Amino acid sequence: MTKTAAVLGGGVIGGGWAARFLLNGWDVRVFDPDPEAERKISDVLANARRSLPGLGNVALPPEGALTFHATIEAAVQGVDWVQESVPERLDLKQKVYGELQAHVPPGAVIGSSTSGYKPSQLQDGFTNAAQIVVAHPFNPVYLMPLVEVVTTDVNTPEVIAKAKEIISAIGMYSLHLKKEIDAHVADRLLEAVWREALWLVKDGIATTEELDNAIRYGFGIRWAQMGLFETYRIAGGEAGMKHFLAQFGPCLSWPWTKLMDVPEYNDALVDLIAGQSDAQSGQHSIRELERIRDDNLVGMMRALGANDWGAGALQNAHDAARMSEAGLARSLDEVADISQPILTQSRVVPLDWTDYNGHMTESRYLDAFAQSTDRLMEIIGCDAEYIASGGSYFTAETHIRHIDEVHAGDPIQVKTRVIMGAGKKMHLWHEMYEGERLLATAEHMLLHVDLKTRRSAPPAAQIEANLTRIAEAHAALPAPEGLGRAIGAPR
Ligand SMILES: NC(=O)C1=CN([C@@H]2O[C@H](COP(=O)(O)OP(=O)(O)OC[C@H]3O[C@@H](n4cnc5c(N)ncnc54)[C@H](O)[C@@H]3O)[C@@H](O)[C@H]2O)C=CC1
Ligand SMILES: C[N+](C)(C)CC(=O)CC(=O)[O-]
Repeated sequence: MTKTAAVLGGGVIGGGWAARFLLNGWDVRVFDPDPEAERKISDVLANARRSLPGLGNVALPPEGALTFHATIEAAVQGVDWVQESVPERLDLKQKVYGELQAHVPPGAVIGSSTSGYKPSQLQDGFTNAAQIVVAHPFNPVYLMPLVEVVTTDVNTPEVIAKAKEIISAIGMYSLHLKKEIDAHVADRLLEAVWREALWLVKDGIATTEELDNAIRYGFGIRWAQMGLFETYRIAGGEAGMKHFLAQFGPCLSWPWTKLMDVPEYNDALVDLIAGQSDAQSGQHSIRELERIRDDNLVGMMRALGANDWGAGALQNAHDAARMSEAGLARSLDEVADISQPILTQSRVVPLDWTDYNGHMTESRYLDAFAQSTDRLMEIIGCDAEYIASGGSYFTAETHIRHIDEVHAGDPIQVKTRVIMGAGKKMHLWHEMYEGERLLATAEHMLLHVDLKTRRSAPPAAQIEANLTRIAEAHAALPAPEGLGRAIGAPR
């Protein structure tokens, strides 16, 4: 059954939550008194539709329905989750919680996006305090996976468990803090860097652009994949963290930071920082910057996914959890109809798969077909465990035909036939579609190998039996058009 979220406050963050829920198949009901709210959310949603569906390798469910409501009471009718994202003012947030308590369904989780307030400040005095948690996201919410979940003793284990379950179901990562604290964890780290950066600009040590370069050419890339402690552990050399601390511990008492002080917040500071920021990035509109940011985030997270690491590993787990709903089998028992070509891929073309011609680039066709081959291998039992035991398939020959164009954001499916599967040989035929439109075909000959000798060898009996079963079932289908074709002279 479709789940429903209410989003109260549809600005930068509320719009991002709305998009995250909608694109993960939830219906979303918005309350925001701003007459521009609908337009603003549709802009955020357009960015999200462009970037999120292609982040993973498995199609997301059909998008949910977005509706706008004139009151909080109407917006929260029948919802499973309420996400409050009104401006960061305690009096305003408390006014919203006051109104909520009469109308919110008793089983719903109420998450606050607050960057700084503690959950006890939001729960104080409300009858439904047990339902209120901090669920602090990062911008853009539709791409960034982190949600800091902050709770108090007032929250029931059921509410906390439900909050984590839902956050995971929409592809995000819950970081559940042990204790409540002003500004949670991540914003404290950001605040430290931000304060130091303001000093460095104010004192004329570096410009905003130079500081951004220090991050993006240096520690920022490291942080995206290993964070702080794992990175510094390596920096300690073979002796690890102990040596790192021994070497850099003394500087903790040196004046390496001005964090204990705050630059005075005044017009001169604002003009200095905003002026340098305009000079650095003013040639791009905010919408352009959002798209550049989203392209980069998708590319980086997909690269991490290839290493099954960090935010990429989280996305891989989300993909794995979605496979059966997307119609993708992981074993022969899960294949719905063995007499027909098997669905081996259902996904959206990611942003980083396109080229200067504005369509999916040729190498990505092989990438997609190779992933379909991997799926077929898993279906016949040649899975990670079997490969670790020393057997696998190597591709010996490939022929791809590019039949029609496809673009970033388009949904594609690959259906796979086993033309022949006997002994060491596996002969596959993949067809890639967007809906009914045939985009490409790929023919592969693979050989089973012994990974120790690196030479061809017969597969395990069960693998051969599974492969033969599919090959025999597919033999009843008419031969695919183009099977066995080599590159011919243009007609
Ligand atoms: N902007 C950021 O980088 C981040 C902000 N947050 C938090 O998210 C919350 C919202 O921040 P933003 O989205 O940046 O602010 P925003 O100013 O972009 O959006 C706030 C929205 O709330 C609406 N609003 C005002 N009063 C309302 C009411 N009584 N009921 C319903 N809607 C109302 C406004 O019309 C506006 O659309 C804050 O608590 C903030 O700390 C969290 C993570 C990052
Ligand atoms: C600046 N900020 C405190 C609102 C930032 C956040 O809360 C998280 C983010 O997205 O950086």
